[in-house]
Amino acid sequence: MSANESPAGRQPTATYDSAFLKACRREPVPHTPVWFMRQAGRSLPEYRKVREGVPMLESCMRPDLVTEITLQPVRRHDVDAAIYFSDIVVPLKAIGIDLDIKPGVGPVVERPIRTRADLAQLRDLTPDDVSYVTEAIGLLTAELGATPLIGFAGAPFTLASYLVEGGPSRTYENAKAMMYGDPELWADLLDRLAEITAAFLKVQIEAGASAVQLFDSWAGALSPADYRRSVLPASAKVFRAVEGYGVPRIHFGVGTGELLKPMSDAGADVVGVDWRVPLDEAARRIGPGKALQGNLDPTVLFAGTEAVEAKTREVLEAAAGLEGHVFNLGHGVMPSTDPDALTRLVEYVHTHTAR
Ligand SMILES: Cc1c2[nH]c(c1CCC(=O)O)Cc1[nH]c(c(CCC(=O)O)c1C)Cc1[nH]c(c(CCC(=O)O)c1C)Cc1[nH]c(c(C)c1CCC(=O)O)C2
Repeated sequence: MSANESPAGRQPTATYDSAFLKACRREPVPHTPVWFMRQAGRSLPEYRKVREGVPMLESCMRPDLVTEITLQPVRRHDVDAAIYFSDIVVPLKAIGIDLDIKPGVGPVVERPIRTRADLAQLRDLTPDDVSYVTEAIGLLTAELGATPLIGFAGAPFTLASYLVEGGPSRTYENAKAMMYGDPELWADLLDRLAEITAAFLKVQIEAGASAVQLFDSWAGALSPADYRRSVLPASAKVFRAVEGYGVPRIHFGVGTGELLKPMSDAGADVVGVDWRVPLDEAARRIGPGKALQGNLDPTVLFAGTEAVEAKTREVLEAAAGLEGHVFNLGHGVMPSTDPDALTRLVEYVHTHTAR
């Protein structure tokens, strides 16, 4: 079977008439669909309760917890899609990379990848490595009914930024030193990560995810030329690998105003936009044939209902002429966000876009 073919016999498990999937496919929708990046997480008291005493990575490997945490924001906010509760470093942990997610810090890698010999740490990912993902998605799709489940993975560049730096970074100096100084090693690293990422997304789709999002959160650190030369080929490989399933593919990054066109060219069906570029301008940069996702500044949620509604109207007005629009924040929900503000925002978007 070629990488582009979906396996014979797999039946789509989600209903294909949800507003979210329709918007991704640029079809008419009953209302603009809404979900939030990081909708499952610390903004919810019920999340903090079930996570008590359970380390982040352990929670990602327990199907009962994953199912409960994924469903929490769906129950509470009436969002149009669930996002599978996990983290971008889970597939790396699953192939044996020594890493942890440190509270308030993020992913920390014990032995950073800096040399060709270090590449040996990156073996192929098989479905057995992440059997808890298959199990959790089975539980979830049964509970979710018609609500689509979004699977996700970190893009090769963003994963490489953690693996080469050894942890979060503002400058990515080690990753960029490899990218500029040893382009062959860099290309091989990103290609390995593309294969691991593609395998991880396939597991999620085959288990029942009805869309996937590739998070290249930190790609905004790159110039368009460097992105095209050193990153796009690996991300394009990931998108090609899952093309044959026919599920919408979303591509998102932060600070990527200058990269919207190349990130779209990597093969996404839907391009995620942060709050720095209005959606109509983003559409001009990208050109026809793509749906857009975004892009309310997540900090607006601290400003009170009137400000949230005014800024939401701005987003909806900029989105009015788009071929397809999935409402979201421009980046993840911040942990101190009032969850009621999110619930009100979903209702506001639904009622003000009802057709
Ligand atoms: C860069 C990145 C990471 N992880 C992720 C990204 C890309 C998305 C983005 O740009 O925000 C992706 C991610 N991580 C998590 C999700 C959950 C699904 C959802 O969106 O609801 C998703 C989609 C859970 C999580 N991942 C993490 C948490 C917080 C840890 C906790 O709740 O104990 C959650 C809910 C940890 C994590 N993991 C990472 C960071 C930077 C952090 C935050 C560290 C901190 O502030 O404590 C790496």
